[in-house]
Order: sequence, then structure tokens, then C-alpha cells
Amino acid sequence: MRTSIATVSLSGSLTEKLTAASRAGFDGVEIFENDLLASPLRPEEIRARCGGLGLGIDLYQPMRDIEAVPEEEFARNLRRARHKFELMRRLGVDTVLVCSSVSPLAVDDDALAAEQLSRLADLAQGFGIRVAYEALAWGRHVSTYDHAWHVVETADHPALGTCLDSFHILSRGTDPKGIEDIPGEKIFFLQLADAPLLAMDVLQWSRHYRCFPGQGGFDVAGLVRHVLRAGYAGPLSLEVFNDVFRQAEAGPTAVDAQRSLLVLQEAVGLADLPAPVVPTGVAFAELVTPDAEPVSEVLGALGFTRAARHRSKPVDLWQAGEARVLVNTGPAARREGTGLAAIGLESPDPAGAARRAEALLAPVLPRRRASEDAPLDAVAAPDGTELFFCATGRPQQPDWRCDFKDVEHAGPATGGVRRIDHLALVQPWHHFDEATLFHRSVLGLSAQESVDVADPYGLLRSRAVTDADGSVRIALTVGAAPADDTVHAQHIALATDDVVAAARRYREAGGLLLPMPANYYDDLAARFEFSEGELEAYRELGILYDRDRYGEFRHCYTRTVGRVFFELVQRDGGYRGYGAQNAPVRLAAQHAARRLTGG
Ligand SMILES: O=C(O)c1ccc(O)c(O)c1
Ligand SMILES: [Mg+2]
Repeated sequence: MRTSIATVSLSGSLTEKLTAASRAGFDGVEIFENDLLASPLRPEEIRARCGGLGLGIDLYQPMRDIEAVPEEEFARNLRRARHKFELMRRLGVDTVLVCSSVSPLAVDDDALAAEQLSRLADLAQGFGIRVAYEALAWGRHVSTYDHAWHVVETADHPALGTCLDSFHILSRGTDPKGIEDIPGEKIFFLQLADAPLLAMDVLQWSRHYRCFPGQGGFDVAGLVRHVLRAGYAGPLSLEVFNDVFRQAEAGPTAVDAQRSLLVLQEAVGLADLPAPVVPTGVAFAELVTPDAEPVSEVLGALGFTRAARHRSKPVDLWQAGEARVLVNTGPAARREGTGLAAIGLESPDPAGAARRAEALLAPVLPRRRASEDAPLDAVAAPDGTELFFCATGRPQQPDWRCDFKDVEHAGPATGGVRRIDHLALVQPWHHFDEATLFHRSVLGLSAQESVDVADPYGLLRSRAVTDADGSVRIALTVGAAPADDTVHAQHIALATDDVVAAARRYREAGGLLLPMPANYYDDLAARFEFSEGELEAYRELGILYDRDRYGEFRHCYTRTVGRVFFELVQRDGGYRGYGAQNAPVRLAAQHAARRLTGG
């Protein structure tokens, strides 16, 4: 189906918006009046610009406060409309959106509304224009889609139809099933937006918090199914008012928008994308660093051994149990200090996973390995993290480790680390919703509830994406403000069966654990009963404790190197979380440690 996006959904000048929409593959745009008013381009130039970019102008919007008003007011409205229809002729657009009146002059009289909209449609028809009447959720007298349709049906004019907007319908909790009773050809336009489920004034909710389908809590796909069953054949158009997207770069936002429509079309059976290939584990995490020494020290103390070295690149493979960490000091590595640059995802079908990612507009990365290297399909996540789809130790698949040769005399791992439990990635502030949708749709992971975590100097939002059995867990976090991107560190959490023993060994090997305040342990003593000596061990080592419906969680932290630190975790009895309850204490401890070391 044709895809379209309202210019209000993107940041920048009208030309920047149009360029971004075109590059992201949209077929058309809705021109929002304010974008036109603010543009130095004449309507004919806008039309030509759109044409050159391969974009149709599918809708001009909005016209407000037209209907159910006293006659002399309506005469003024018709005069205004005539001006707009002349403008639309110059733009080459044949559908105008009229939203239900919020004017104090409007009266609660459906017959009058129908009669006046019919006269407006008469005027429009002379210009070859169609009028699409939309119920705003906060409309003064018409605020539901079925009411708007009733008015349109009463008017019974060929140039008058309705515009459905998923936000207005779903925010009011109206049952969208009744959409199927509207003849498809009378649905002149369909606007799509999702939103997080918030208890707030609906106008504020709409103007500030809309997001792309799949990023909020509405069943947008369910609504679209009803609209398709009604016989609608027009564009799927995104209309998203969002404070964050207004500030983000238009290019990535438009790609995020197009991805959300692809996923939506897949969900309703309109698009046939390569099936998701859900990763089954974390094959490796790759750190880039200008200086391997500090990272090696921490890894060594955690019981990792340097197991292998890349045949042609300055990359070491450190291993403990099934946990693998690549340390890359190569010139190609980003020189932003030490950080987590790539994740190897164990994939049952690496090529299939890459095909899906590509179909969902993930940037495919050039193979950065030498020609003799194992094929590694990689894409970039929205935060720039490189995701490799790979196979480890499977006879039918090329093994990514054949790029590496074993280092002799590598001793056995000793620290009790079994595997990578999870990875925590700090997301660019403007692209948090995009990141969640990306990981869900591209990787086929499921998103857990979003949690807020207090930081001494702000608030973090964190949302985990996981596979069904927790073999792959990625915690996506974002700060409260754009500048927080650089303050918070990524981390690699390592699973162990006995965190007390692992923490002791790490400390005895010279590792530094992040100390936790005594008050925290006093509180733990009040909340839980521990066995003899247990709490004392936690206090001594800086181990944090949490419990959920399913099990228990014990965890502690290494010092931070550059932008990354490690966590040792012991997950028992099916505990599902990440110790969010303890995160404020950990963040405060990290701030304190940074002040002490100045780093
Ligand atoms: O917030 C508004 O005013 C507004 C305008 C036009 C629309 O299509 C809409 O859904 C909302
Ligand atoms: Mg709308």
C-alpha cells in the first residue's frame, strides 16, 4: 500500500522534511499548513520539489472550526476555504482534512454540521477537491469516529468523506470494530499514530506523546485490519506529534517511521518480509580501546584468558566459560576511548537474519574482516552498535572464530564466569523509541516494561529486550536529557553460579569492586531475612540483592574503564529482571567513585 507521512512528524524546514521522507522511501506526504506558511518556496515550487523527489502530496491539512456555526460565521469559513482550495490547486493536492470544530461558536447540531459540510464539499468539488472530515478526540461536539461518520453519512455528498486517525480513536478507548460499517470509499484518508498509555489530558497526550506504530501501547495493527476490511485502499499515513522527534534529525526519524510502517504492514498481511530469525545467544561482545592494558587487567581478574588472536587484526579474543569478549585496538576501531562497539549474536540463520535486518532498513555494514575471514553479516543498530549475526561451533555453518588462531599456553578460565547474562546499551536520547522497535522488529526480541531509575543527577529510563528463554538480554537505557548520552556507561553482565565466590576471586586477583554504602545493607536487612554471614559477605564485597516473583538476583560491579564496566550476576530460580531496584544505589556509587578517581 501507498505510504505517506505528515510533515509535522519530522524536524527541520519543509525541504529537509521532504528530502528525509523521500530518502526513507515514502510515496507521499501530508503537508501541514504551518510547514507551508513558514516555507520560502512558492506552492508551485513545493509541488515541483515533491515531484522531483518522487513524493505525491496526499493531503493538505488541517482546516479547523468550519462546521455547525451561525450562518455569517460559516460564510467567512467558506471564504477562507476558497483561498485554501486555490492554494491546493497550485500545490496539486486533491484532499483536504477538516477536523471537527473546537470553536465556542459551534453548536451541537448534527443536521447543521452536515448541511454546512455539504456546502463546503460543493465548493471543493468545483476545484476537484475532496474533503475528509476527522473527529478530534477533543472536538467540541464531534469527538468520535462514528459520530464524524454519522455527520458525513447525513451530508451524503460525493466530495465529502471521513478521515480516520488511530490516535483519536484508540486514545478514547472507542471500539474500532464499527469502522467496518463505513463503506471503504467513504474513508478518504487514514492517519496512523501510536502512543504510550498515559493517564493525561487527551489534547496534551496527542500533541506531545504520539509515536510511530509499534512504539506505544495501542493496537494500531488491529485498527488497520478493521479499516482494510471496510475496503479502504488509500495511503497508510503517519501523523505523529512528538516533542522528541521534533528535535531529532529528520533523516533517521523518517527511516524509523518507514520501518514502523513495514512492520505494521507485515502484521496485517500487506507485506511479505523475510521472517525474523531470533538470536539464540550472545557469541561475543567487542570492546574497542586505544589501550588494551586496563581492559585486559579487568578481564584477567574476572578469570578470562586471552584465548586467541585475530589472524590479521589487532583483536584479542578473551574467554571465560561461554563468555567471549573481543578487545580491538585496531586503527579502524572508533577512537572515542574504551567502549562497547559490537555484539555477536548467535544466529540459527545468519544470512536470513541479515536479510530481515536489511528489509527493515538497518544499515548493512561492509565486511570489515579480511577476505580469508569467515563470512559475518553485520548491521548497525540505531545507537551505532554493530550487530554481527554469527555461528559458534556449528558444523554446517562457517565459524566466526576461524578468523582467530589459538594463543598457546592459554590456561583454563578460573573465575566462575559462565556466559554473558546481558548487555546494557546507552541509547542516543532522540532515538530511544526507535531502538526498542528496532530490536523487536529486526531481531525478533520481545520488549519488557519500561522502568524509571533514579540517578543522583537525573533519571534513566530502561527497557530490556529479550528472547523467550533469556538467552539474549539487552537492556536499552536512556538518560533524561540529550547530554546524558555521554555520562552513562555501557556494561557487560557476566553470569556466574556463585557471585560471592566470583567476587572474592576477582578481588584476590587484584580487581576493584564498586563499594556500596552501609545504608543500603541496613535496608536489605530490614526487607529480607538472610542466612548467617550472608549479608556480611554482601556488605564486604559490594554485592546487591533483589528478588522477584520468580527468583533471586545477586550482583556486583567492577570499576569503569572508559565508557564500559562489567557486572557479575547470579540469577536464581528464574528471576527476570536486572536489579532495577538497586540501580539508583549503583549509579550513586559510580558517581562517587568517579569523583574520587577523577575519571
Ligand atoms: O492536534 C491537532 O490540532 C490536530 C490537527 C490535525 C489532525 O489530523 C490531528 O489529528 C490533530
Ligand atoms: Mg489526525
